[in-house]
Amino acid sequence: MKSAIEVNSEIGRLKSVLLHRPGKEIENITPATMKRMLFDDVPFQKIADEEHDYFAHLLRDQGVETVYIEDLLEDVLQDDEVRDDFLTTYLAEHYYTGNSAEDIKKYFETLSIHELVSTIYAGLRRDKIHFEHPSLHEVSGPDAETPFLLDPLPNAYFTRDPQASMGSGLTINRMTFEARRPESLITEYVMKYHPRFAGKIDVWLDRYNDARIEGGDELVLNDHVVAIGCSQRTSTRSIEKLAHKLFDDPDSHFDTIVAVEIPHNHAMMHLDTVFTMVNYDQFTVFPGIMHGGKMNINILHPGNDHTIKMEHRTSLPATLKEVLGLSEIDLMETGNGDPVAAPREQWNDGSNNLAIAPGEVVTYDRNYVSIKVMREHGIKVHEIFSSELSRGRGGARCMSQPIVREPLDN
Ligand SMILES: NC(=O)NCCC[C@H](N)C(=O)O
Repeated sequence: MKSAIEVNSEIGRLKSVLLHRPGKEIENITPATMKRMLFDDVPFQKIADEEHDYFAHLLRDQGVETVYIEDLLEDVLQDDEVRDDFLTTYLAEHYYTGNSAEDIKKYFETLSIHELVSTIYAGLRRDKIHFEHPSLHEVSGPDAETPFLLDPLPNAYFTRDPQASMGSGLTINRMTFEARRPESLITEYVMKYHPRFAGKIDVWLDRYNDARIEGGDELVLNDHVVAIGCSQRTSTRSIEKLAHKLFDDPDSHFDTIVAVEIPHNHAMMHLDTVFTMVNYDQFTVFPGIMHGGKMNINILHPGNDHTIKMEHRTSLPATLKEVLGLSEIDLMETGNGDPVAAPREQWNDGSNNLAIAPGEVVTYDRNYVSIKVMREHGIKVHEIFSSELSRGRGGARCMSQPIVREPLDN
């Protein structure tokens, strides 16, 4: 039987994608909580929604099915038992158990399922809940600077990160920062209980382990090669765990993992903020990660008796040619490699392109230097508006989780 997830490249024609339309959560950030919420500014929701709708519309115009994860969550939370189980876990992960969890649940039961899902994204304010037997934790909330008992999920429109589609399955990710952890709980419940996915996908990694990994670091280069960033958000331990799973599981056809070390900082938090594949042999890259050919790259292959063989490399272009069997590749530099335009456009996700077909991408309009370079190299570029969406430090690839891509010709 065909899987409900089929993603065997970064560039095969996109057929179906998971999105999340930014809700109230992106305005439930204050200067005091911004850093913890992983934002650099407070977006204006009205414009962010218009920009996001334009993005989604453009995808639909290109024949892509846009599936909103919040709608899938609403579907699965209709079931009383699933809803109770989800809320118990969600609250326990915020350290609300026993009476305090019951008090919050009591409030949740007064909401429609639609309102409940909006509240899970937007966050729950303290003044909504009356605790019968208040404890210190309950009256304190996640941090003294916020009026929320349950934090908002402002990063949820970056649907790329809480999970990553790979072949016939996905990794459901343990996120690095608490601000993003509930996002992959939502994925878990959708994948486990929604009829579209339940029992029809492979789960390569779940979120209940000590290994941190995020989808922005997971790039499916072709049907047997995956590139993974060793980054602020993805640990080497998780890459090894994933390698064992992909190399051992008979449902997986992946036999090569390219682990690429990148700087560990907020501007470059994932591999896809500095590197994306946009055609069979074309890539965009932020020149700042190349270190004059002295990078730290390791290629992992299956060894004997369930072991892993590892080979060290230092050049990104040479490694890409080797693992993809190409004689030439075209690396297009963000901001044309200019010392001002390159870091400026990288900051605004000029390297973060979403391929919707080989040689055809969606990207933020503000990165006009990078766009010009791509067009000069024959890439078809669809521009989307980016005044507010870009404030969250993610671009078109970050805002989309492919579920189905057409297989490539070769
Ligand atoms: N794949 C990506 O690079 N996603 C962007 C995530 C941005 C978000 N503010 C975060 O720090 O997690």
